[in-house]
Amino acid sequence: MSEVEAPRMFIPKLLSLKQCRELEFVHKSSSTVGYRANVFSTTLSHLIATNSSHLILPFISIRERLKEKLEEFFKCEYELFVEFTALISWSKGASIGWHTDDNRPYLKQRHFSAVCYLNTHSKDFSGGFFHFQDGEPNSIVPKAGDALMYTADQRNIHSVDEITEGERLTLALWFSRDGSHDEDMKLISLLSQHLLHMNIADSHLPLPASSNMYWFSQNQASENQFGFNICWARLHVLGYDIYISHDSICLSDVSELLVKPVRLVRGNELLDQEFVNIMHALQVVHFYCWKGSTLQVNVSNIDPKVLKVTEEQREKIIGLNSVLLNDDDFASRVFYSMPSEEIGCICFDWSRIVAAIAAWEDYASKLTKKIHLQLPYWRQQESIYSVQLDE
Ligand SMILES: O=C(O)CCC(=O)C(=O)O
Ligand SMILES: [Fe+2]
Repeated sequence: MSEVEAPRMFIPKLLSLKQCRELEFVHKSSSTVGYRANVFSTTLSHLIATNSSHLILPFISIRERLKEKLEEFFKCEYELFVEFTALISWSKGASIGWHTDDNRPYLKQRHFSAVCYLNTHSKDFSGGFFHFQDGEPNSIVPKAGDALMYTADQRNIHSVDEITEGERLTLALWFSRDGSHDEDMKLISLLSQHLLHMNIADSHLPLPASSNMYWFSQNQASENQFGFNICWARLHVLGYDIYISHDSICLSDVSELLVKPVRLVRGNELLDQEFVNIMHALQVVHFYCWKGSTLQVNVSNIDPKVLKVTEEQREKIIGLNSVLLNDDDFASRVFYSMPSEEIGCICFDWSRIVAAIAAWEDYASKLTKKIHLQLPYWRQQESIYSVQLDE
């Protein structure tokens, strides 16, 4: 690489708001505990492991675009490999002090970093400014669509202020010149193992990973007594409860609860339609949040089967809540959304949820078909890229 004066680059509006919203949907319906307190992440390998391989497709063109921009700016065309890709959300209390991104022996292969902001300061969260210790730009106020790229070395010591409210969401990528750290090779191998054995018809139904990946406690001790299940909490902060009809559920076994069929509850109403598990319900609910106001359906033709919650069901719901969400306030603080006009205008309606179930199914199965078609090309090229296929 030739010497470039400024070891960093800021690109406003690199991503469209549509791309930001889609990645927000992916994260909020799939995230697991992150690498520090109050941080949550969604990695591509996690998506593959939870039978949601198709959800890596929205990342592909963005990864390519970021790599091109980096290579162009730092004059290292065809030299870089994506080393790691993750959606990362920062909740109230999260921050990171002065550091470089290659500051651990096991991170020395990281040569460049890219951060794309997927939501916006003041609107979605407060706090969370990014700062460089020296040089320009000095501080970045996160705004959905903007991207920041910098070398991972000592020239870019940086920090992020504590988040004081809401949830700050980013897409973070690291790049390496060392091909042995190519993320694509690992992902192609995982995808091959997963997709080749899958029946295409049901290969988009999510399957939760081990329960401790979804267990969040502030001191990260992972003791079930304190903290909450992330999937459950994300539904709860949106105003939903979950009902599991199975008679012989063992309440103390969280891993068993995660794979049981569930029904959605809101207030005193239960939608009489089964989801294969809690992640399926969560994906549909976040799909509804993403597309809710634009779902192209004639809602008046839909007649959702909604039942009144019985006393017995209510007791079960309370019992489940006490296991999976034993500290209600804690969950609400961690996943609190700042009031925004956009969210305010989606008024809840079971018909729209039913419409979202079908629209989600359609979205997921289209992506699944697409990834099955693309994988052979990726295997051949040993690289993940946007394959132009005739529709
Ligand atoms: O999210 C950001 O603005 C930067 C995050 C960061 O510095 C890191 O994850 O190493
Ligand atoms: Fe960093």
